[in-house]
Amino acid sequence: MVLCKLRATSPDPPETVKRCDSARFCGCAGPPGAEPVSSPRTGQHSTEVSLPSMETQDTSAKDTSLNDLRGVLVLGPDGKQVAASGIALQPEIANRITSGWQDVRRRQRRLFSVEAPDGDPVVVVVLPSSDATVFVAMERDSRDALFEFVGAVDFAGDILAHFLTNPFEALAVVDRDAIIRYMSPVHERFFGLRPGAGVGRHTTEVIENSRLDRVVETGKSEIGLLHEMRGVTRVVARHPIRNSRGELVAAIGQIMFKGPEQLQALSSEVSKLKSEVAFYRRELSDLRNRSYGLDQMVGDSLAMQRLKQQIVKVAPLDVPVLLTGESGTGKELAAHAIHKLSPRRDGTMVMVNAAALPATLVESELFGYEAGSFTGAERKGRKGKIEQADGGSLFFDEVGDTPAEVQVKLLRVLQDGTFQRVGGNDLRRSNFRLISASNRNFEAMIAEGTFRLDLFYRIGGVTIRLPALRERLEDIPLLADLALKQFADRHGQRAKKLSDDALVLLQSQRWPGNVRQLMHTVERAAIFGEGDVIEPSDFGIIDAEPGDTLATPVPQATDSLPAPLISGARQPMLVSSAVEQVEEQLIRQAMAKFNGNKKRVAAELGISRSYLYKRLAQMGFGAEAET
Ligand SMILES: Nc1ncnc2c1ncn2[C@@H]1O[C@H](COP(=O)(O)OP(=O)(O)OP(=O)(O)O)[C@@H](O)[C@H]1O
Repeated sequence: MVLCKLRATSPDPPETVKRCDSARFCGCAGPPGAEPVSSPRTGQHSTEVSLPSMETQDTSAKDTSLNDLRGVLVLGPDGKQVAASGIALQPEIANRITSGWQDVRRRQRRLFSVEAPDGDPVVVVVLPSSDATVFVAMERDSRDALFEFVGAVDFAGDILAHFLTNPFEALAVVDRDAIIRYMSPVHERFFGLRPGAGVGRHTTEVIENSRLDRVVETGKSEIGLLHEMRGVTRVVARHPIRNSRGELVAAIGQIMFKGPEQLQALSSEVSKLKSEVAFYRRELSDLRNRSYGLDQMVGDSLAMQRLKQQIVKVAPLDVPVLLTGESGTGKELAAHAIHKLSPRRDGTMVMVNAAALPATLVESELFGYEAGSFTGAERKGRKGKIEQADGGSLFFDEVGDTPAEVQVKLLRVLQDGTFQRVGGNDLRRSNFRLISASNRNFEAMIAEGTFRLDLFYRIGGVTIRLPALRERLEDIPLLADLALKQFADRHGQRAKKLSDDALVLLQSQRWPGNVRQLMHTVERAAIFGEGDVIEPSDFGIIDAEPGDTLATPVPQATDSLPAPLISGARQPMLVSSAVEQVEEQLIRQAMAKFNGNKKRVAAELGISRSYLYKRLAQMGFGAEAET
């Protein structure tokens, strides 16, 4: 870019607009022999202006085309046009610039746009001085952000001025030769320079440790680098600037942050926010787990503690789990906990109950079916549970009730993950984790040939047995409280309490239906009991016929425990002593069975060892060494 100097001394009437014919004329309309002028920013020589170079209209074809797009208009102090070049020679454009200026000068604007006769915007830069006002006009030749910006934003000049003078983002501009063309005032002050004193000098002479010369050479941005200047460190960004033809024409350097400390503060703020996000993520995941995680499994007896430990260990491993245990012991609850504590927790847990389905439907329910494979089938076919569980877990309840022909297919999908829909030939895949449950005796079924041994091995990668409620009677208070609370929540009532006698009564039962039966029994008492505290009589024991007890014991082949003495009792006041007797009887039997090994006795009876010691002392057993 060549700087051209012009002086407008004798304003002529508009009709005698002069053309510049200087050999190196910039395209301005000043008369030949114009005197040098200074920058309007410094304002030191009021009559001087610096203009972008433009050639006269009668030079090369290239220059002519430039003059079709640019021009200069000079107005005298009286507002009359005294000189023009390029597009400003067109009276219509010159008039529009003149009247546009009347409007924007009130608002002290230096930049505005007018419309050319062809409809394109013409951006006008105003260079005022005391005895002339010079307008540099540029018509856009293509879609250009600057033209769009100036055309659309009538305070564009203010925004550009802000960028150029913003004290927080000191700016330096160099040209292709790394010569400084602009420095923002704050930058000049920082280097102790008079306004404009750095302009025209090589960047490395003016700006300590400058790398703008490198950027203009390499064309590569440098962002967020530290820059030492005059004993302080700043974080800076340097960018190469290209023209519309992609040629490197300049580079700008800008302060991003006052110093690394500011960046450091920002980065610690980001780290703080990141750790907060991580915290809330964990909380969310805990909340999700809680909705079906271990917290739902009430009980802190030894047996429950052991069960929870097993679940926590097994859950993260992608192995099939078989949950065994009597009905109502919480197998489904345990399956949910395993899923929620596994890496598949964000996938779904699909449930299927082989015993609840007619044998004819088990296969299609599990594997799905293709369109029109049987009467009543959905037209488009349907995904089976195995397909639905892809990416998640499949809870296969009552797996022991799986029909023989389905067992073969189940075995295959467990072996290689492939299966076919009913009525289809395509081999499909599903990646699921199997959690199955059953209260059946697999040993017997395998011996009878009703359950495949190979399938048993596949489903039972890990087998977890859920303890019967009678093995953990000390959990009954917590479970009963839970039942009362759930009942109260469901019905919007205040939760009732159980009296001590009522608790003792509950703990004396055998609960063949386990937790489910206990929960129902407690709920029933909450419904029929009159007061806020549930008493033994609220369970209906007194009026019950013999055999119609609170929790009828179920004879079991492996279970040699005697039926509780209070079964069918008609004397509620004797309950507590009856419980004591039963307890002593059980403890004696277990002590005999395990040769006095208290650890095993406590485990067998589902009571803590400290409680066992206490009871043994009351029963007159000597303080024997712990076995
Ligand atoms: N440890 C426990 N804490 C709280 N509620 C429990 C617990 N164990 C079981 N329950 C409750 O008892 C009822 C039966 O539990 P679940 O259905 O999980 O048992 P299950 O062993 O799968 O029974 P089934 O073999 O009959 O299907 C449910 O209402 C369940 O919420």
